[in-house]
Amino acid sequence: MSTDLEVANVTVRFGGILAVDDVSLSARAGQITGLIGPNGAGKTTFFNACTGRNRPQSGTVRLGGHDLHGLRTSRRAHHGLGRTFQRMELFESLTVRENVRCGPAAHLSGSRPLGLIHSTRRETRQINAWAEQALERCGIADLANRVVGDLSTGQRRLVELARAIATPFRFLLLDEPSSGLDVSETQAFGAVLTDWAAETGHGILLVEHDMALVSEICQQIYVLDFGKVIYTGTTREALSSDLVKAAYLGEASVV
Ligand SMILES: Nc1ncnc2c1ncn2[C@@H]1O[C@H](COP(=O)(O)OP(=O)(O)OP(=O)(O)O)[C@@H](O)[C@H]1O
Repeated sequence: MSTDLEVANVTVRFGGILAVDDVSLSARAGQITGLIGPNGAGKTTFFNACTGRNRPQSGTVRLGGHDLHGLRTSRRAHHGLGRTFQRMELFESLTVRENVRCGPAAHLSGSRPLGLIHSTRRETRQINAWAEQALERCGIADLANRVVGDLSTGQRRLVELARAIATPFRFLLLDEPSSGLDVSETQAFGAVLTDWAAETGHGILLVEHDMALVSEICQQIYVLDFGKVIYTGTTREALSSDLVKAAYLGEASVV
């Protein structure tokens, strides 16, 4: 079964603030779907509603046909829903390889008591294989033994991505993953995402302010404004829409 992410009629309120207002979204397996919108539009809140970090007042979230309603974040992760955060959450004093291993280690052995302290031999072999594959895919195998605290922002972004794709997720929510990268780093980063989605058949929902990256790698775009979806369409259509320009892009053309 394909692992599309299907979200229907999700609403999240914080007291009097309507942060996400009846949002429905369908993100296909094997594709990269963009979720864009101005600051405060509700993008991160929407991600949190998908992963179970906050509790929507209404709505449903399904991954590959499974209803994730009411499940804790860790259970949603076990169903295959992974995410990264706007602010990188890396272990500064660990090496790149150790950071990357944390993703699959938590996924495989973390649910057992003491599992994170002691993995079985079989688990260790699997964790190592996934970590090495992800390091290669992200082009950072040569940095594997470096301490993360010594790396540049661009390298750290790749470590964060490698940890996410080393974990056997079937769908990734990426929150501004290219923030802090220069143009060539962003291009390389985009190529890793495109290849991962195409080769694994897994999906990505991408929150991103870098419109050059969005227009390069996303097939479909949802535009949020004041918590509401104001536009859905192909990337090309969205970027030429007057409504979207007015809400988000200003008058300047971005492509
Ligand atoms: N925990 C919270 N408590 C109260 N209000 C919140 C909370 N989290 C978010 N909000 C509010 O909800 C709205 C949406 O915020 P959110 O962070 O989801 O937007 P965003 O589109 O991700 O913005 P950005 O692009 O700046 O990250 C904003 O008005 C924000 O102030």
